[in-house]
Amino acid sequence: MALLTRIKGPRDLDRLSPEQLDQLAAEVRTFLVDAVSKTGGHLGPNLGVVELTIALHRVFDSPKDKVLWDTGHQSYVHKLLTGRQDFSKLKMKGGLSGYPSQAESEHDVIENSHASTVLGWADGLAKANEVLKKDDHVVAVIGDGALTGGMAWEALNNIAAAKDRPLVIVVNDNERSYAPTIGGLANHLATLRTTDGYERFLARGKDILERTPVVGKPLYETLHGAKKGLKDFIAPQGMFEDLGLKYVGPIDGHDIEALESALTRAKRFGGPVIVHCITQKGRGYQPALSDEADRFHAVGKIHPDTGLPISASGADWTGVFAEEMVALGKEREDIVAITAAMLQPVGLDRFAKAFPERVYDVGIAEQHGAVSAAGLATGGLHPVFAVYATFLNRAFDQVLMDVALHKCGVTFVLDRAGVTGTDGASHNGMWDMSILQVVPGLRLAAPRDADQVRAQLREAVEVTDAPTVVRFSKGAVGPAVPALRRVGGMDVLREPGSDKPDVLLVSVGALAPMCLEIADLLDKQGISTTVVDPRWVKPVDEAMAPLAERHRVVVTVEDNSRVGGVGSAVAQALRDAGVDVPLRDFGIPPQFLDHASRAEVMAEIGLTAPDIARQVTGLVSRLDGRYETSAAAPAVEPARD
Ligand SMILES: Cc1ncc(C[n+]2csc(CCOP(=O)(O)OP(=O)(O)O)c2C)c(N)n1
Ligand SMILES: CC(=O)[C@@H](O)[C@H](O)COP(=O)(O)O
Ligand SMILES: [Mg+2]
Repeated sequence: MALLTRIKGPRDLDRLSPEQLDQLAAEVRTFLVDAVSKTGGHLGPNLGVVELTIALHRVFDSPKDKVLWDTGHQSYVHKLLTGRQDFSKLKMKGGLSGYPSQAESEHDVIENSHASTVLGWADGLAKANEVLKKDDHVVAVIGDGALTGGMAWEALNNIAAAKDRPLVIVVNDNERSYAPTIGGLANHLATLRTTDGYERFLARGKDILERTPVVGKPLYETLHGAKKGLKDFIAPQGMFEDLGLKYVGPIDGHDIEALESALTRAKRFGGPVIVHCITQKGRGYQPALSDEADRFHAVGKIHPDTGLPISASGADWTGVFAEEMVALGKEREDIVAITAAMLQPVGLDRFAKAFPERVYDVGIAEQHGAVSAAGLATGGLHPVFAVYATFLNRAFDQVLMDVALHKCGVTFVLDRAGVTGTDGASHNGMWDMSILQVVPGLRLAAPRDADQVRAQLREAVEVTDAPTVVRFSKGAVGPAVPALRRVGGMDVLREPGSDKPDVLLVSVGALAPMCLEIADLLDKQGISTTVVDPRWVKPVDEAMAPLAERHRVVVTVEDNSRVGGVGSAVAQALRDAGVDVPLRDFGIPPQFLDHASRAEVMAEIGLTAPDIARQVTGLVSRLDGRYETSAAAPAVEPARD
């Protein structure tokens, strides 16, 4: 790492020779494989942008110039070159974020890891530079996958309208999102890729000719004219140029000299310009290059030599869903599936293998996915749209005004619901049970274990006149939690052991094991608790109010924002029923949560059995007049395993 460790900031790159730059790229790749194999992370995407990032930071002057990353998962090299080389705690509490972070560096801008937003940011920053008469440059890096998102085209439409507003857009075209990028855009990028000869010639030729005295410039102009003619002859006018954007490319995204030449030209252009770079996800690391599924898009801890996982992952929520979807697909020919460029991560790969004609990858286009689902349902099918909970946020209006308003039988399966932790604030699935509360007719289920995933998915796909939602957590599925009896549509998980029970504990989804632990801790304080799992949390079950009336206090516990979540809905249902029982709702505070493990985040926000048991003890004690405040309540020791 002789060179890499000497890079404390982008300007340290300026003095490196071409040979040293190639050595630096090799050192960066060695570093990435060594570091990310230990922590897990987005190894493939970052191996693909080594030369591109080096060239960007040599041509542009960050942080005066803004280097922006779409999604941000490919910003590890950017971090290495901007003074952050301790990756030992990547994505861990107190360590580097897996995405840009303004708290980490002045070189970082966009922290949102939701795709397709970078061009909007760039448009705004470029306008600000124009109004403030600043000569700073704005360069936005967007992947071919992120370019399939509608927001990117809304931004391009605006950017193309301002012919004299400088803005450099780098399309990082590695032909993949996780899997190969789909759609007409991907096909168009492919046609542009096939006419690379003249661009490389131009990129090299211009520099050589510019250094040639006297004849150089006129000769270049002649060649440039020839290139233009050649390009029109070889390749149809690209859509970017049809939009009015200057297009430079395609450029070999692993040739630093060619990249610098193209970026320098783009920087001087004085208007919006696209630099189309061809890169290879997983470049330089054979285990990633051999991985046809997703080129090591996001890996856990792996053996650096083989790329094989260090620990086998057990049964997870996604796998349970994946298996049940295949079973459902066999039973019902009307069931089709939708993914937004995440077929394997959301567990639809097995369904796709069994029913290739009944699965649709819409690209990173959740809004389109939801509207297309309304069309599919109206056309007589039952679509199951599997998507990470946090990514459905952007399709809220489509769920509301296309699916629900038209009473379409569409099932949304929300994976990674609740606190996910290590991917930072924008990846926690903490808003779905709040925003979806306001959708008329929508029914929302939160299964507590594998059996309930199967059961509630089956109940969901039976609903033909409204949207249904089944939401579950990330990772290993919890232990089976049997029901003792059913009350209305709700499962009683624990009886209070008293005919005048103190607490009705409403346990939402995967938090059932924790809620049973809370009840045990309360038991030790002489507080009797009924634990109930509503299963379908929207609408609130009609049996909730009469059940609550038989208790002294109601407690709700959910892995969702406290604001407008299940607790709020239950409180409203009790008020509407005239049931005057105090209710205390526990959930995620309305904050953006820093990256850490799920357990660390849950502890930080007090969503643990001891924390909740202590507060409920205080609440009940106040009802008994024994303690003035919950702070006076006795400490509650966590249950010993
Ligand atoms: C709105 C949204 N949907 C889905 C994702 C999940 N996701 C993260 S990276 C990625 C693929 C991005 O592909 P591309 O933009 O080509 O970048 P690459 O990984 O190829 O560098 C996806 C689908 C996301 N971050 N945001
Ligand atoms: C950047 C992005 O959105 C995805 O790659 C995400 O990081 C994957 O998350 P999981 O690891 O939970 O599948
Ligand atoms: Mg890509």
